[in-house]
Amino acid sequence: MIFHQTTLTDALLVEPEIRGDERGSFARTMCKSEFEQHGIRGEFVQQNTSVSAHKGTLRGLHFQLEPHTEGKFVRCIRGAILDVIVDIRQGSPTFMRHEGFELSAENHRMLWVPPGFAHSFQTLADDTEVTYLVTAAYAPDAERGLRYSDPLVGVEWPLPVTTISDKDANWPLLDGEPTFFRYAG
Ligand SMILES: Cc1cn([C@H]2C[C@H](O)[C@@H](COP(=O)(O)OP(=O)(O)O[C@H]3O[C@@H](C)C(=O)[C@@H](O)[C@H]3O)O2)c(=O)[nH]c1=O
Repeated sequence: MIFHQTTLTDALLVEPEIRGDERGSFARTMCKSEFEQHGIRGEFVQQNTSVSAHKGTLRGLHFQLEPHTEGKFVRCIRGAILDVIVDIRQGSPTFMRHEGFELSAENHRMLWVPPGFAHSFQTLADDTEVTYLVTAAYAPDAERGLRYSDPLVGVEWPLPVTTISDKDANWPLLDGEPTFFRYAG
């Protein structure tokens, strides 16, 4: 696997090394020892998969409070997404900065979203399937979000939003710097 730094501290874009033969191909899509070498820590305890019917669907921006904070390892296995993450760890060198990554079934890219980031994606094609490993179990009481259109976050989404849950359309707007997480260094 090939690990690329991003503009955000601790977040990594990962490319699989695809080995082709007469049958098709083979690639690792998760490897504990390679992850550890690149600073990806935490045990994956759940795998989630979502299918979005319509291009322009937006999910996020999500995170869970301590002690349920999750790292996420995200892959798009059908269609395409713009995955957008925001570093909301107070004290981080990249606090409140965000970056978007196109992940698709075609480009095979994967994204490590560290704990303490808000995570979201918008689908760029109909019938898009996204699967991701997470390092903490689902804890609905600890679930929080940022509004996708929050001017203090400032994400420019590539498409008009066609479909969004009521929950995501109504996350409270920030009234200052978020204080959910502290960067540990
Ligand atoms: C996240 C989650 C949801 N659910 C349930 C709750 C609800 O009935 C249904 C759909 O949940 P949501 O609307 O929260 O699904 P969704 O908006 O797809 O939530 C996901 O969004 C992306 C961006 C993330 O980063 C994920 O961590 C997760 O928050 O599934 C679980 O049972 N387990 C889970 O781990």
